[in-house]
Amino acid sequence: MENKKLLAPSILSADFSKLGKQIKIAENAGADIIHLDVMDGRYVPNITFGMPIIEKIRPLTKLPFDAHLMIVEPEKYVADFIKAGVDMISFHMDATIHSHRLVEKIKSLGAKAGVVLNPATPVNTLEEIIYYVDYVLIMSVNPGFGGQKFIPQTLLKVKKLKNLMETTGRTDILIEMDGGINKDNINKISREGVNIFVAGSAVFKGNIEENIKTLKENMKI
Ligand SMILES: O=C(CO)[C@H](O)[C@H](O)COP(=O)(O)O
Repeated sequence: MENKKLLAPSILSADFSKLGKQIKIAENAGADIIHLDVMDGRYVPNITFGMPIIEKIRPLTKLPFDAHLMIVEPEKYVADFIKAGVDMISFHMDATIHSHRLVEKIKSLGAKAGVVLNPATPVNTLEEIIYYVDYVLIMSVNPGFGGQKFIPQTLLKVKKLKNLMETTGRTDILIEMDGGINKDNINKISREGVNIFVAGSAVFKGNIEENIKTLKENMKI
């Protein structure tokens, strides 16, 4: 999966008064996935949006929707998110009691399942769940807010995760990274083996088309 490189703009930094229009601009400029940061004010100290917004934007684009659930008890809501049109769902293992059951539930409902590592969560917490997931999201900032600075040490986890993928025979898993990714660091991150690059501020602040063009150019290795 080393060669698969996908840009996933996070609408967290979009102008919500023009959300549909900005998603369309991102799609036409070459975005590969739309990243949805769902926050509940409990797992993280911020609240964003949920199913009603997702349902409204679903018909506006053909791009896959990737929901990063920063919520407690995600098992209560995954079916509703999938019904609203989400194609990929990632959750934090410390936000639920039965991670394996939840991964299986997401997949049985037809979506891809991912788990998320916070900056202080070690890669070895994936040792058992790795056999079941479709992707792993490595947070390169603490979850909760857009526009934060990339934490360089989080990049060391990509190598550790790739080792774990090798030893468990799960080299098909996609590695996603999220937080503080911009035109200046995306190439380095790409070279480490990341497949999906989430970018909020670096896409939606300024000219969306130009930003996407530059990020896509720079993520090539
Ligand atoms: O998950 C997130 C915050 O919890 C955001 O997706 C992430 O921080 C992207 O925003 P930016 O590119 O502005 O850092």
